[in-house]
Formats: sequence, structure tokens, C-alpha cells
Amino acid sequence: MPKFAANLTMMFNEVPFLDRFEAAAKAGFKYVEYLWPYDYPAEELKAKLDQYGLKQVLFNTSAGDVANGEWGLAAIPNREADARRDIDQALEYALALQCPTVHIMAAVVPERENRSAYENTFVENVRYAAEKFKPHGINICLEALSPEVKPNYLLKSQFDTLAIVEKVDRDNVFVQLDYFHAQNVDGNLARLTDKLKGKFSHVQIASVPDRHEPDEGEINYQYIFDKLDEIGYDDYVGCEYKPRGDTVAGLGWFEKYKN
Ligand SMILES: O=C(O)C(=O)[C@H](O)CO
Ligand SMILES: [Mg+2]
Repeated sequence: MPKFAANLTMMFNEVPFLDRFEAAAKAGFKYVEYLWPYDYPAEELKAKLDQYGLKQVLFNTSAGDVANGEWGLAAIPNREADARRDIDQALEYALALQCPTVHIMAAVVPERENRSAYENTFVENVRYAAEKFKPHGINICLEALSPEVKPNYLLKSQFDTLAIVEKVDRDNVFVQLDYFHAQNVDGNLARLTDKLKGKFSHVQIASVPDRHEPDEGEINYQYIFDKLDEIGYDDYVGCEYKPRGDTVAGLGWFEKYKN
């Protein structure tokens, strides 16, 4: 049965971020993920995890200058120093939070830019990270984002991500399989899951089209959860969705899965 992680960036927005650890634990979660930890000292976050008996299972490298259109730096040519500074920072936080996986964000590729230069930069920066993280047993995930959410992001299809993972060719680098994006771009989710078996090490879920709880929309998540069990997937499933209304009121789907 999947191990569900509350996404504290998207869920429990009824309370300030630092109060969401308690809210998630009270709602029955044992695992959490969130996009970025960097606004807080790692020690403060670790204290929250320990206080509420939670395990951190994922966070991202910095998104960069979001106000000016950046969504990750690791693929931007001539920004390697900044990207590797962020990778080093992510390693510090992953060690402090005892977090097993870091999602390295690639970049938005502006129109008319050379995509292959971005891909090559991303491969080299991910290899840098893979080699720094390996001695600590920390894995890396790379994620495709649907154009509806993030136009011109480097990775659009799950197969774009798989191609980069294979080019990086390091045994601690995997696909981050976000079924919301996968359905929007690739579809055919059951066959996709079979094709990615062994190549993905973190899953995220949300309904399609509205990115709400997994109990609505066009994806049959019970079928997906059974498929994940069938292939022996035993990593985490991040609940990266915008609650329809009150977070706790929307957790009826979770009752039967409480770890
Ligand atoms: O947007 C997503 O689906 C993610 O998982 C990243 O955290 C941010 O792009
Ligand atoms: Mg995601």
C-alpha cells in the first residue's frame, strides 16, 4: 500500500506553514513533502518533524528568481555556479532533515534558446549532484511539468525525463512520476507506469483537470495505487494537490489508506 506524504506547500493552508506539521500529523500522515525548506533554519524544521513524529521525504532545489520567470536553475547555461551552490545547499538541508530524496528543478527554456544547451547543462549539474549525494545515500528525482502549469519548462513528457535520467547514467537519479502532469501530457498511465518501472522513485498525485483531491476527475487513482502495489513500488506518494475546500474535510479518500 502506498506511503502517502502530505504536501505542506499545497495542503493545510488554513494555518501558517510551521503549524502544518502538527495539522498533517493530526490528520494521520506520517510523511511530508514540501517544495522548498530554505525560508527556515533546517534545525527548526527538523524539530517540527521530530515533535510530530513525521518523516520528510522530498523537497526541491531552489526555483531561482520566480518573479522573473525562473523555475529552477540547473539547466541554465552559464549559471552552473549558482546551480551548484543550490545543490550544495539542498544537500545540507537533506542531511539535517534526514530526507532521502531531493528534486532538482531544471529550468524554463525561453523561446529561441538552444534546448540542447539546456539539456547538456542539466545533465552535467545532475551528475555533479549525484556524485555529491551518493556517499550520503541520498537520491535525486527529476520531474516533467505540463505546459499548462509551466510553459516551456525543459521537461514536458515523462519520456523527456527518462531520456535525461538515462543520459545522466547515475544509479541514484530517478524520474519523479507526478501523475497529474503525466495525464496532462502523456496519458496511458498504466502502461506508462509499467514502462517506468524501476526508473521512478517518487510519485505525486492530484486530480485531473483541477489538481484537487485524488477522489475526483479523470484518473482512477484506486487503479493506479493497485498498479503501484502490483509492480512493487514501495517509495512515497506525495499528495501534491490543492484541496477543494478545507483540507481535513477533503481527506475522506485518505481514511482507508492511513499508514
Ligand atoms: O510542480 C510540481 O508538480 C512539482 O512537483 C514541483 O515541486 C514544482 O514544479
Ligand atoms: Mg509534482
